[in-house]
Amino acid sequence: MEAIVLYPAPLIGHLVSTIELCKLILTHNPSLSIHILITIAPYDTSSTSHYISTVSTTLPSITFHNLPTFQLPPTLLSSSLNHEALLFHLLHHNHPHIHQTLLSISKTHTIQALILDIFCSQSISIASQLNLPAYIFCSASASTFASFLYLPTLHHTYDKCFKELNSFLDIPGVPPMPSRDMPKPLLDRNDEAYQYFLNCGLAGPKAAGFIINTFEALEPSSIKAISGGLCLPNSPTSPLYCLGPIVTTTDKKTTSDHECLRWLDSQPSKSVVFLCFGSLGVFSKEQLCEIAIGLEKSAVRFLWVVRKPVTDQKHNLALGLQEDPELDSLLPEGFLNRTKEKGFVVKNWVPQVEVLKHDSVGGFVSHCGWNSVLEAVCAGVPLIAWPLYAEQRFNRVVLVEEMEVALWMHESESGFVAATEVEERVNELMKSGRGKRVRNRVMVLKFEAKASLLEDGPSRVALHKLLNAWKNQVNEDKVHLNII
Ligand SMILES: O=c1ccn([C@@H]2O[C@H](COP(=O)(O)OP(=O)(O)O[C@H]3O[C@H](CO)[C@@H](O)[C@H](O)[C@H]3O)[C@@H](O)[C@H]2O)c(=O)[nH]1
Repeated sequence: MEAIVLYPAPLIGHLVSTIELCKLILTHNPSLSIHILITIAPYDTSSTSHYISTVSTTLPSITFHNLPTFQLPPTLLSSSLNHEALLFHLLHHNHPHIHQTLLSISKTHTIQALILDIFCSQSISIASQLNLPAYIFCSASASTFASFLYLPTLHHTYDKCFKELNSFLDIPGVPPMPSRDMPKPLLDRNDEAYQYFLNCGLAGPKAAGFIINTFEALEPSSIKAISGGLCLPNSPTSPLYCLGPIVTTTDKKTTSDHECLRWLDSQPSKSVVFLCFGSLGVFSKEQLCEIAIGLEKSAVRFLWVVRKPVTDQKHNLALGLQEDPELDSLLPEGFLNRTKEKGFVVKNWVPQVEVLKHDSVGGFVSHCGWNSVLEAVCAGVPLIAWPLYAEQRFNRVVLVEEMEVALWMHESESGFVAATEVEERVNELMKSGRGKRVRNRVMVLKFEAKASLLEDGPSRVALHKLLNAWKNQVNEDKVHLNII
């Protein structure tokens, strides 16, 4: 039996995109056996494990292989390593287990391809040892992927950390990028995560192909730059398959009759601004109060997802999300009562895709995670870009300057956003001519997104090319594992 093996990073955003990619593949080739290698991260399992168990019961053609758990030594956990560096340590530890698992799957299946998450692309060496074609899957934007492939070139061009450079970087297919807005782990070349990312970037030329969750009309410049080889100036480039927008269809934690949807039913068309900050976004109490004041002053209707603040940034993924926030003590006194006619505050989590598709939602204040961006574009909802972590500042530049689907939320040097800024930006999006232009642009892209997914649309054509490439590989080259 023919199989595809996928190796996602242990982050809910990446896992969800991987599963959606699997569903897409299975819809077009149901006879394929899909295997997913799961890293059990010691810092967060509940959100991912719940999601995985839901998927296992609904999609029996997907087999999950749990890689052995690696307990990070206490010295690493208590050190100043950031989350990305910790993640790379875990992934590094997985190497021998991936090798073993691939060998074991190959006893009963012909593996057509190994699909590596961008964070996991260092494992491409295992694929080479086993003579397996490996593809790199980017669940982020094509612009991010362009910068990832181009990182080794940037590294040689500049001799300073991006956070100290204070200039614009010239990355093929990407608008001039302020060096401080590069993805967070890349800002400091002394950071352990930087070196890991550099190694991941060096894996690019060894890939059999690149798979990105985007579509041509959304990111024409970066797609052209990648497929034209501009991001890998010294090596031949591999085929690029833009299969998006791949947007989640299974909600991770909530049901579709969530109370916020019933509240939205009673609001006027396009009147509500929705505030939600991905799977990991959290704010301090001070920042939550500032948002509350700004929303109240704007007098715009709102649906706001609030999480409990955490003090330890490194562990926010694990700890913050599980506990409900105490809204009365967190938000300004009387806020909930004063705004009860116009606003709805939800603790922790909402079914975001359904919220965005609701007719009453007219704007989205987002952290600019790529899944959220695609979901907003597919629903035709314009954004206010308020990046928090990962590559989200980079996304903001692209969203505002290239795609023109978002307004820029301005923050202080320390990242604090004042109530007046919240008030002005929300009003600008929901009521001004500039807001209208952004709304019109996102509506154009909504239709382009739909068109990409038609049977003869560019994303479906790319998918068929990819499935054929896998089939032909097996038929013509008779791919065999090198058992060593
Ligand atoms: O209350 C919530 C909050 C989030 N979501 C969903 O959770 C996902 C969040 O994904 P995303 O917007 O991409 O944010 P992150 O979870 O933060 O994703 C990580 O992965 C992305 C893809 O690589 C990157 O773009 C981000 O910067 C990175 O933080 C989306 O599908 C949302 O619909 C909900 O359904 N309800």
